Amino acid sequence: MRGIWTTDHIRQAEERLLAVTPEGALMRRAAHGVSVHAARMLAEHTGSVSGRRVVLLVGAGNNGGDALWAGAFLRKRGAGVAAVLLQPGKAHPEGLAALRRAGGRVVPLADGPQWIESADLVVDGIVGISAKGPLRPDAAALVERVAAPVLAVDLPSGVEPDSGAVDGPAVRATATVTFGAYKPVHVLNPERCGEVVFVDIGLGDELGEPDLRGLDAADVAAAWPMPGPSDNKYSQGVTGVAAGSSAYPGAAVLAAAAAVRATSGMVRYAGHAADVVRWHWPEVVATGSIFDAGRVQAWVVGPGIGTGSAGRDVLVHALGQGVPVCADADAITIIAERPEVLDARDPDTPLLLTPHDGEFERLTGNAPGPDRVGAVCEAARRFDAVVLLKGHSTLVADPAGRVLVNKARGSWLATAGSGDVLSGLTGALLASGVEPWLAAGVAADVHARAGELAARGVPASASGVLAAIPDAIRQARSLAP
Ligand SMILES: NC(=O)C1=CN([C@@H]2O[C@H](COP(=O)(O)OP(=O)(O)OC[C@H]3O[C@@H](n4cnc5c(N)ncnc54)[C@H](OP(=O)(O)O)[C@@H]3O)[C@@H](O)[C@H]2O)[C@@H](O)CC1
Ligand SMILES: [K+]
Repeated sequence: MRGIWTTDHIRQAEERLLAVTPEGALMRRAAHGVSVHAARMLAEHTGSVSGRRVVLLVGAGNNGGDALWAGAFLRKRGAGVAAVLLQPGKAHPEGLAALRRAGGRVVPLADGPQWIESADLVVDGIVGISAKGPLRPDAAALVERVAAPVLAVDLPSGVEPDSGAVDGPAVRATATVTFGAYKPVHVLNPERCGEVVFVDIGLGDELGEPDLRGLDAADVAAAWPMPGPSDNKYSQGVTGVAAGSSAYPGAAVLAAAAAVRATSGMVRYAGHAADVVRWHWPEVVATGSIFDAGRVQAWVVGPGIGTGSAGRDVLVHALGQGVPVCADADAITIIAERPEVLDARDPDTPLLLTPHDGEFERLTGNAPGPDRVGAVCEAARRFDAVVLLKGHSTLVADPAGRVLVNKARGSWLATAGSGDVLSGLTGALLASGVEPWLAAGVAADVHARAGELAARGVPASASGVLAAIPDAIRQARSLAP
C-alpha cells in the first residue's frame, strides 16, 4: 500500500531529518529532483533543454527556494531562466544567490506576464505545504497568463494541501514533483497535480504511520479472490443481492451481474426482479423474497428496493443475519430516515455504507464539504461502519480511522447504474471473506479500472463497465509484481 501523509506529519518528519542533515542539503536534493523533471519536460515538449526559456514563479518561502535552486541547476544545463519574485523581500536568499551565480535573471513583477507568455516551461514555486487558501491576486494574475506546461514544486499552488480543495484561483499543473512522501492533495485532486513524480529526499524513516493509504495493483491482486484447487461454489462465498423491483429491474441485474463477474462463488438474488435477473444471468439463483433466500456470506441491499416499509423489512432482515451487509442507495435513505433499523444489527456484524454526496448528506445531516477525509472518518465512527464515500476520488474509512483513497481514473463512472455495479463487486468481496475496509477499496479500484477500460476515451454505460470487469481484474493482476 502506498502511504500518504498530511502536512503536519510531513513537517514533523522534515524537522527530524533537518536536524541530522547538513544545512541546505535537503533543499538542494529536492530542487535537483525538480530540475531533472523540468529538463525531461522541456525535452519532451520542445526537443531540447539548452536554449529553452524557463520562468520560475517564486513565493515567500522554501517552496520558492526549491524553485530558485532548480533554476540554478537548469541554467547549468543551458536553459535560460528568469525568476518572478512575488514577495522580493522574502525570497529565499541562498536560492536567489545560487540562481544569480548560475547566470539566471530576476525580472520585476510588472514584467512577469510578458516573460510567462514566451516561456517554454513554468515552474510553480509560489507556495508549498504552508499554503493557506487560494492564490493571492498577484500570483493569480500571473498564473492566468500561463500557456506553457507547468511543473509544480511539491504541490500546485492555491490547492489546499490536506484536502485538495480549490476555493478560488489555483495552479493546474502538467506535473507535480513531490518530496519524500505523497500528500493528500496528490490523491484527492489529481487533475490539478497532473503526473505526480516522487523524489526521494530520505524522509522515509521519519514518517511513521501514514494518515491515508492508496492501493497498488499488487494490493488489489493479492486481495482479489481466486479459486483454489479445493474450492467449490460455496467455499468461495455466496453473495446475496437484494436490489431492484419489478418496475425497476435494472439495479437488480447490474448488481447481481457485477457479483457474478467478480468471483466464481455463487450469487443469490432475492426480490421482485427475480425473473429478469434469471433471464439475463442464468447462473444466479434467484428467488422472489429475501425471507426465503438461502444462506449467504454477505448481503448487498438497497439499489432500487424503494424506501417504503417493504424496503425497510428487507434491510432489517439482512442486518439480522449475522453476515456483512453492504447498504447502498435506498438502504442508505432508509437508515437516514429511520436510524433505528440499525438496531437489527448484531454489533459484531460488519456494515458497509456506500453513499454518494447527496446520500451522505441525508445520512449525516451535512454535505461532505471540502474536508472529505474528515467527513468520511466522522461518519464511519458515528455509524460504527466502513463508509465508502463516492466521488472523483473515492474514500473508504473505517471506525478506527483508517482511510483508503482510490485514485480517480477519469470521470467515466459518472453514469446511471454505475453505483449498482460497485455494490455488486463489493458484496462479492465481502462474501469471499475480505475484510470490509479492504473489500470496499479493492472493489472501488477494479470498478475504476473497468470504467476506464470500458470508456477508452469516450463515454461508457454501466453495462459497459460491467462487461469490462474481467479485464479490469486481469489488468490489476498483470501489473502486480
Ligand atoms: N522543510 C524542509 O526541510 C524542506 C522543505 N521543502 C520545501 O519547502 C516547502 C515549505 O516551505 P515553507 O514552510 O517555507 O512554506 P511555503 O509553502 O513555501 O509558503 C511560504 C509562505 O507563503 C505564504 N502563503 C501561504 N499561502 C499562500 C497562498 N495561498 N498564496 C501565496 N502565498 C501564500 C505564507 O506566508 P505569508 O505571506 O502568509 O506570510 C507562507 O509562509 C515545501 O512545500 C517544499 O517545497 C523542500 O525544500 C524540502 C526540504
Ligand atoms: K508549488
